[in-house]
Amino acid sequence: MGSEQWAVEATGLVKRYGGRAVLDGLSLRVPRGGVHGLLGPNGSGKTTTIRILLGLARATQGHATILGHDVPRDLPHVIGRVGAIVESPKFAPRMTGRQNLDVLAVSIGQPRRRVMEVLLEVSLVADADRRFGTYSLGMKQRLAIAATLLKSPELLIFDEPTNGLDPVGIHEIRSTMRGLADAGRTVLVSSHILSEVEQIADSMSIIARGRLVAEGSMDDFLRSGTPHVRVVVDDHVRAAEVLRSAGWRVESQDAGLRITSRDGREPDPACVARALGAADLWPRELRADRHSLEQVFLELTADTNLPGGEAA
Ligand SMILES: Nc1ncnc2c1ncn2[C@@H]1O[C@H](COP(=O)(O)OP(=O)(O)OP(=O)(O)O)[C@@H](O)[C@H]1O
Repeated sequence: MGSEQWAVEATGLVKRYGGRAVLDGLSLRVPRGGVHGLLGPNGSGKTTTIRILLGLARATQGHATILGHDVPRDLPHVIGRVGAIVESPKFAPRMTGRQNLDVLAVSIGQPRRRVMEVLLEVSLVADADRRFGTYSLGMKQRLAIAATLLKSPELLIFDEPTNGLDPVGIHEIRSTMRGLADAGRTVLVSSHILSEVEQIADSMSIIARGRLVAEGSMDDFLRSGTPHVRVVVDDHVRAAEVLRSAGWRVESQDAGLRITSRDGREPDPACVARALGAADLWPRELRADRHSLEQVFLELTADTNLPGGEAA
């Protein structure tokens, strides 16, 4: 049995299809509780990883545990504590949302009273007696989430659950996932869209080309950017001279200047403004900024888009 500290722990996962490694030594650690984003560009191996964790595919090499149990060896002991959506689940379009879940509850030996409880958790009670076929895509996906909750799982694994949804549907799924985590469950959600993960995740693993390239809490990721001040003035050449002689590091950036301090600390925008004003250089734009998370993500995953960049 593996460590109970992590909801999911994988080390050195390799998955080869033919001669090609789609997972190339991937490691993954999902803390217990909260939402953990598995973020990576299309084709980086997110679905393959999730399929391995759920016993739907077998790793060529490596080791994984779910809630402290080896997979696939001990999956039968733990799968009852896990709910997952990997492919779109099938529901009967002519039956209501509630009837679909009733059938499912009976088939997996859960009491029918669970149906209303899970409909409540995904805010579908008001629409419980409408036919599934009339549901919006967001509602269909929330019913799928409700179905995974029937067994009261501790760990939920959702593979790109907002794919194909409109902004309203995306918002519904996001708040549903947040609510599940706030109620004490662990949610592992994959996405290729940074903003999706950024808005709900407490921690995140970034993967590219079948490998982990970064992991940590969302706060750590957000803090990881380099703090700088961006300035736009009419005379960039003189402004750069003035600011350099005042001790800052200055680079040109997007029709402006990017100012960082030499000791890595956040430059004070008021001091920058004062130095420029004293030299009669009045900024048209001045703002404190950080490297955005998007830049960090693009840099970490950049080489995945190179021609011939696929792992051999
Ligand atoms: N059964 C299979 N046989 C051969 N190649 C496969 C198979 N399943 C996945 N692949 C390949 O493995 C790579 C990783 O696929 P995977 O679906 O895991 O990526 P992903 O990160 O989930 O991508 P997406 O965001 O597009 O869903 C892709 O290049 C895919 O074509």
